[in-house]
Amino acid sequence: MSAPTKILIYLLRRDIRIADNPVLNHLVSATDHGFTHLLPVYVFPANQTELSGFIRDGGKNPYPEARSSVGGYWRCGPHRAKFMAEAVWDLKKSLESVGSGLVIRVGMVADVVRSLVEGLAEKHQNVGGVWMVSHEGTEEKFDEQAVSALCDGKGADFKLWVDEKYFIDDRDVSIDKPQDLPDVFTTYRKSVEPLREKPRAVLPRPENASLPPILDLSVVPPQTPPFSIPETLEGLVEALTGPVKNFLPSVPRFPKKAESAHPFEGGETAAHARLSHLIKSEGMKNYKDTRNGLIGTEFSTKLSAYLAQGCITARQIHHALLSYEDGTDSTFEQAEGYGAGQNDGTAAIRFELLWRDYMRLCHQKFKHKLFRLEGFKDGYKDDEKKPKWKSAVVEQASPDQNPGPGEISSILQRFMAGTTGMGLIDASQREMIHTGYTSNRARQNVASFLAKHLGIDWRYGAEWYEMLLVDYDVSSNWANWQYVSGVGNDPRGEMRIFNPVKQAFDYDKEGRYVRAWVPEVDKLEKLENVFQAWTASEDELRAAGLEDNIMVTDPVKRIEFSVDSKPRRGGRQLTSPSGSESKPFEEQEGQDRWNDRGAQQTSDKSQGVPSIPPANRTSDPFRGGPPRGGGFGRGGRNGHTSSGYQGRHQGGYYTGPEASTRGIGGAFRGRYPLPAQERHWGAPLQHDG
Ligand SMILES: Cc1cc2nc3c(=O)[nH]c(=O)nc-3n(C[C@H](O)[C@H](O)[C@H](O)COP(=O)(O)OP(=O)(O)OC[C@H]3O[C@@H](n4cnc5c(N)ncnc54)[C@H](O)[C@@H]3O)c2cc1C
Repeated sequence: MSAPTKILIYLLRRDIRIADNPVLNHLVSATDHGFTHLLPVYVFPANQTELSGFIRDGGKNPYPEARSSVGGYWRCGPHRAKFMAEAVWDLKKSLESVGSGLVIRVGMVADVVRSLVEGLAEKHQNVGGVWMVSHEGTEEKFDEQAVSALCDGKGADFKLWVDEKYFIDDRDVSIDKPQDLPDVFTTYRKSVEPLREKPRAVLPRPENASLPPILDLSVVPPQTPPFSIPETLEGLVEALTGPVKNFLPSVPRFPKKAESAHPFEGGETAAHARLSHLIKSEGMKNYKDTRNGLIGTEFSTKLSAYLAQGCITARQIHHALLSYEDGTDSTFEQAEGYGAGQNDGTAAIRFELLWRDYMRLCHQKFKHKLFRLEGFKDGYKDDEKKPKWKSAVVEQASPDQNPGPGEISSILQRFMAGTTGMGLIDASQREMIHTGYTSNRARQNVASFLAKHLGIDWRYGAEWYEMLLVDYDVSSNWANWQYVSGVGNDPRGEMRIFNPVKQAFDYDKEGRYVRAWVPEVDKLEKLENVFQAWTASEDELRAAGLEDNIMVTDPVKRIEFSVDSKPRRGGRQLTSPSGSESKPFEEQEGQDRWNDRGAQQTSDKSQGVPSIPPANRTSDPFRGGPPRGGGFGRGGRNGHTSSGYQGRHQGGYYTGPEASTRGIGGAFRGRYPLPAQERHWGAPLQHDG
């Protein structure tokens, strides 16, 4: 009879790497862990990734569709799904290269663990422990509790490891508990400087055959039906992306002049190749000067998606920078600044990585409040000041909401599809549709536009980003949306508004970015017209074939903007829903959050005119008219039967049928049980990491 097994299941989540991995490192270095075998498992979770593409032979999906709570969008769109498939496949190859392996499964995490533990027991294989790395996402916490309870019932040890993919390790931060986190980033930053001295050492990659042996995969229970796991990367990509590809009624063609700023593959291998390239090409050294760019692969690091999935850790980035700064890695010796210590670029990268840490610490501090419409704030002293967000859902809209939910639904469709008529916003939204990426500069403008110019429930935007971003990360996404929407940790809150026209003049100086992603406006000569097509003369519009384009005939927002001190007044004034002419809407320049970076401030300057927070607007930016229908199809909970796109798109952008299956404001909340403390404000929102 063979010796009894004591198997360790290591559930990987957002730690998709083998180097600098505390769990694997412990298994290599500890002599007393007592496990006879290791079974690394990665689960594509049913609540965060749509699993219908894994179903074979007409089976029925036992899980609800993986859709968001407010807008009913897919939780994980095609870009991140592909990136994750590549990352997981790379992990599998890496584990195999050191004599181990990876089992890929789909389902709710605890369901998968149960099926493995029980199936192995039937084959007289004993699971002695289940380990995973902790994560602050509400859903991840729920998974941790469910797996822990399951282990209790099965007599297996459960262990949660510290998530070590951050810049400063949780055990070394300047605060004792999350509640002590300062509400202003600068205060926190000062408490942990100098940043270059803070990160812990990285952990080595396991050597070949140094891990406990992998369990004979023939005894591992197969994937529970009706799902089956593809045997190739291509199959995995197709299973994950197939069901979520058509997230718009008609996904537009990739514009001829545009190119992806994020053509990168997922995975630990690709992450390190990118890091090495950034140092060798001096991208890191020049980072401070280029990070506000909009076009191409080189304007910022593009390491965010790797960091989000844990393909690379922040401290690995820091240590690679150290080896370049200290001149200890000859592969970097050709790069300018080699051996010359920290420079402006490398210091700025560390600064950004600390922002990422801070957003996560905010998540630890504020927990479910990250997903609340009113944000981190606990109650407003003066009810008058409480922003009245506009909603596409009848039940959530205030009775006097103007425009009504139907019109907001229409505006949301155009915001998401990039046909608002505001060039910078439309370019960014279309870039994200096509590539899963858009720059930080563009993200700030997009979020500010939705929340502060349009006054629409910012969570629609956050969920849209969740679906489309290749680098979606629960803390970074939701905390940044709150920050820009004025309900998070921005000390200037509602007062900071980005003027997307001025921002376009400042950061898209020749209009290349907007022209590339919004090809309809390419023929317009003047930049002011490219950035807001409605400002062009009738002759210019006719020559460009734009006279009937909805971005011209019905822009969702018009911003008066002066070029060379000459006020630009549109032929069309804003018209309130009642039909009265509105006053020009004064904008305060959107200084970005880096204003509170002390010595590292950027040169953004306020135009010094007062902003108008959503609640206090006197001039409504929307045009009137009856509701034009609901969301992408069903209209969700907004009481409308949608006819999809009803605007005119003669600009040639949308050509396909006007139908889809889901509505903005769809009722997809409350699908999975939550820990009691998370059931907080009526219908809880559940979000992942
Ligand atoms: C509305 C909005 C939503 C966002 N959603 C996400 C998200 O889901 N995931 C995400 O990783 N970032 C998010 N960001 C932050 C930032 O835009 C991206 O991290 C950055 O654009 C990614 O590109 P990069 O890797 O080239 O960044 P770089 O400029 O090269 O920065 C280096 C790294 O620092 C971190 N970082 C930089 N800026 C921020 C920031 N503001 N907050 C947190 N971390 C930061 C990222 O990990 C990034 O990879 C969001 C920002 C806004 C305004």
